[in-house]
Amino acid sequence: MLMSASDITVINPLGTPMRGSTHVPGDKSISHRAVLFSAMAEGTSRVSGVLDSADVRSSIGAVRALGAEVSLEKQPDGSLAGGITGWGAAGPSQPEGPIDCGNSGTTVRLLMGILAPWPIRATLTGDASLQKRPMRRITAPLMKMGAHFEPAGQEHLPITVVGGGLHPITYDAPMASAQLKTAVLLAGMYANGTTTLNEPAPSRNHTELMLPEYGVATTAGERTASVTGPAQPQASEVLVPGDPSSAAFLVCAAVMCPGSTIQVENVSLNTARIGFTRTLERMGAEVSMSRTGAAGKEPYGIIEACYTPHLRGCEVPAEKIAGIIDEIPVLALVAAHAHGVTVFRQVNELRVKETDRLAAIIDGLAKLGVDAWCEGDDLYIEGQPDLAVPEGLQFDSLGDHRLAMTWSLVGLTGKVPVSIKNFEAVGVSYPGFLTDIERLAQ
Ligand SMILES: O=C(O)C1=C[C@@H](OP(=O)(O)O)[C@@H](O)[C@H](O)C1
Ligand SMILES: C=C(OP(=O)(O)O)C(=O)O
Repeated sequence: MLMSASDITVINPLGTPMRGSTHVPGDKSISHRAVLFSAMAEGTSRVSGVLDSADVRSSIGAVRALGAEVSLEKQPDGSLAGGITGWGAAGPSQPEGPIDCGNSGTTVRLLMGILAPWPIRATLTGDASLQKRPMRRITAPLMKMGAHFEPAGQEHLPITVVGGGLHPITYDAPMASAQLKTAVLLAGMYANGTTTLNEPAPSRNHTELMLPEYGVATTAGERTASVTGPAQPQASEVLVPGDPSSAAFLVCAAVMCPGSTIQVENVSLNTARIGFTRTLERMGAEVSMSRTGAAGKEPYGIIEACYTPHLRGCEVPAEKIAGIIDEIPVLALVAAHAHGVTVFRQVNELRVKETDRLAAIIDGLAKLGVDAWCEGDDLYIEGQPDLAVPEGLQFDSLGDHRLAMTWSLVGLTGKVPVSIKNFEAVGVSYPGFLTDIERLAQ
């Protein structure tokens, strides 16, 4: 189904309905945390189900450079499993050179919080995309805690963390960001007293759920989380469930692809992550979930989705956006097939992801002849229930994995092929995406 010429990949229609069950690789957010928290811990943690993707490899490379011993092996299902021996109470070692965080915002932002308490100098950098993403949102609260960065107050990488003794803070975050919340809590573990982070809307809560598994107590409410230091994490055992953000591409494909019914198994059903199923339900799509177990405090189970011929537009309020932040590109494509207008309120955070996803959604939908526009920070999409995809369309992933998968669904679930520039970006979060979706259509 795939032909490549230079950096252009042709994506052909699946041609048959999607049917049956599949798994998706490990959750990216939980995998990063399993690697990073195990690196901070005293002793050897056992981790399994870890996502093998470029972003998680950035976290693995970073903790190795800082003195953790990582011996993870590829498993038959494609995941990584094994031991991670942390630097523990001795702290990270002085890295020999700059730490390259690649394309991964989670890696660099969590590392800033992890490194801030320790007496080392560590320069953090990343690829061209990561060097454009805002970092002051992380360094500002850490500086209030007493951390130092060089150049001080700089927005973009490379930035050098110059660690030192920290004191606790209570911080009202200007945006709902789990990366910001986590960076502050991780630094707070090494400050004497209670550090609290309040957020304007709930963001994903993996840090609050996972730290107690490493013996570090957290208190958490809907929009607040606290940790009391000093608190040294101890080795733990982590099983990473499947990634709902990856599952969302299969689920949305099934909703758009005539005759399809699929089940995605062993997916995290953390309520902070499955907001996209609620958005799809509000569009009239047939999606259901059933819990089958829990990995630590993270519930997992099955998501089932069916083709839905009559979708309708819906409105997603601002406080729900953090819960679907990585799924908005693919939800926007579903909305393009719905009757009526869909509105996503206050989606300005999309402008500072791997690319400006807001601009990319509007440009990509325009190629399909679908009207999408911004009013302030709200995104509007006027759906077309009988959307006919023109022949010969070419999309550009702009190096963004979520955009590569979103635009590939135009070809996969439609009647004509599309070509995608830089499709390989899928390797950032879901390297086996194309194989998995094609297997469901055999
Ligand atoms: O904490 C995390 O694991 C993540 C938080 C979100 O970013 P923000 O914190 O910038 O919203 C999300 O977009 C990213 O994919 C992963
Ligand atoms: C925004 C994302 O990741 P990160 O911020 O870690 O680069 C993403 O995976 O969509």
